[in-house]
Amino acid sequence: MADIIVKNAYVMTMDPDAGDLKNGTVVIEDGKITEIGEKTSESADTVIDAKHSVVMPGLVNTHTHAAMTLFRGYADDLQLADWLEGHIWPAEAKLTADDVYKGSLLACMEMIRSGTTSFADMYFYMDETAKAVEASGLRASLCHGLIELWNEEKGATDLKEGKRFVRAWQGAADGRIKTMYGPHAPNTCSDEFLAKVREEANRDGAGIHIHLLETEAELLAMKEKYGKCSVHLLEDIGFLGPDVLAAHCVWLSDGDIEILGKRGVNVSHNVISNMKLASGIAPVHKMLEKGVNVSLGTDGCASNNNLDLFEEMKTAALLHKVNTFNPIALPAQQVLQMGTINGAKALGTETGMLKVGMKADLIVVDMKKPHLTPCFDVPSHLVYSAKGSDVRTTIVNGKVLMDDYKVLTLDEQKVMEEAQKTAEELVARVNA
Ligand SMILES: O=c1[nH]cnc2c1ncn2[C@@H]1O[C@H](CO)[C@@H](O)[C@H]1O
Ligand SMILES: [Zn+2]
Repeated sequence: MADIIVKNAYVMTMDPDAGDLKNGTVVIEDGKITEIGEKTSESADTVIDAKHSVVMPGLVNTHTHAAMTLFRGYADDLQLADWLEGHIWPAEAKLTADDVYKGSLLACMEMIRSGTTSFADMYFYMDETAKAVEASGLRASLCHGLIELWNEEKGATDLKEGKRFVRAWQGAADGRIKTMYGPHAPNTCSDEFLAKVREEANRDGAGIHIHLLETEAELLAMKEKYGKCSVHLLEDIGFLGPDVLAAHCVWLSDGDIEILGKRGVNVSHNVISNMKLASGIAPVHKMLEKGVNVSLGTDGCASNNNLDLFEEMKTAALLHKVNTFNPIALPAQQVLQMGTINGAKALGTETGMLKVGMKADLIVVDMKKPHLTPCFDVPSHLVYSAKGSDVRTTIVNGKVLMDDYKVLTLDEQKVMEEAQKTAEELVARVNA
């Protein structure tokens, strides 16, 4: 007997060999997809009737700072340097482990509700984020942020904590948690420190998550300090590879794109954060042309201000159309690939597609809504009309986390109340 059957659904597999099924069934057993077809002869404990709904792979958020939900709307409409150094970092200095737990739980709740089934996170007190991931049922690739700032002692302390975290949580929560190293950025960490991080990551077989060329200020600072940009510096110290996840990648030259493509680096495109902080427009179409694996991220809630990847998909599609004066740029199907397959590849998880043998991370999107009526083309609706709040069921690793709009793994009212209280107390400490 199977564990879960999702029936009567429009099945959008994202599998290029299989295509979509207009009225299909997905069978799940032991955390994996065991059957996809028109009908099944199996029976299961849980049968989900997905009439008027689409079942698709869960979305993958490849760059966020989950606990920054606590700073949602806290410091808006500012320059990045002022935002980070004048507001966010002083506030983060007052963060406690418990704050990070409460903020991470809120983020997990929001992600389950909006159809995100896995995410990559870089922050502090990461044991707490890992505990929230464990409790929520989501999948995540987590790292402790290493901000050396040319201070040898801070670098050593951060790296030690990063290593402890990598080793403590690798493969935890039934394999749902992976760990990475998280050097913050090439303009906040020295070249020697970055080389050291690369060595440690090799030793532990862990990947690396980094911010890369988010702003023009980073590009100029790197040119002045090293006489070359961040990508060339990382290339010269042997840092780049298919286990690197680089967030933003806005200020890339054509040569940089060649290097990222050649090294198999995974890019997280954070279109809304880049627009809100006016960082610039990442050359996404050029990266895709050169075969770079471009996925989608929200960044933290202080620069977005939510974790809804449906918004991210729509905004990415629209921005790159107007930026290239080409309405054919980034069509719906390609944006969906970025949000699913490419994200799964970036995190190295066996997800991102509905295919027999893959891990069962999938969502059911309710299409019986005024803003989704009529429906001629499902991928187009998912990108241009649907919202995270249209997701009615979320399944990760073969476990139902939300069933017909009810989150089963966390107490929603309690999570919101505690996050609200925690955020208010934190801001009071910052202003004291
Ligand atoms: O867009 C961004 N650019 C640079 N840093 C960021 C951004 N968003 C969050 N952080 C910062 O990265 C650190 C994570 O360890 C945190 O200090 C967080 O505030
Ligand atoms: Zn970030």
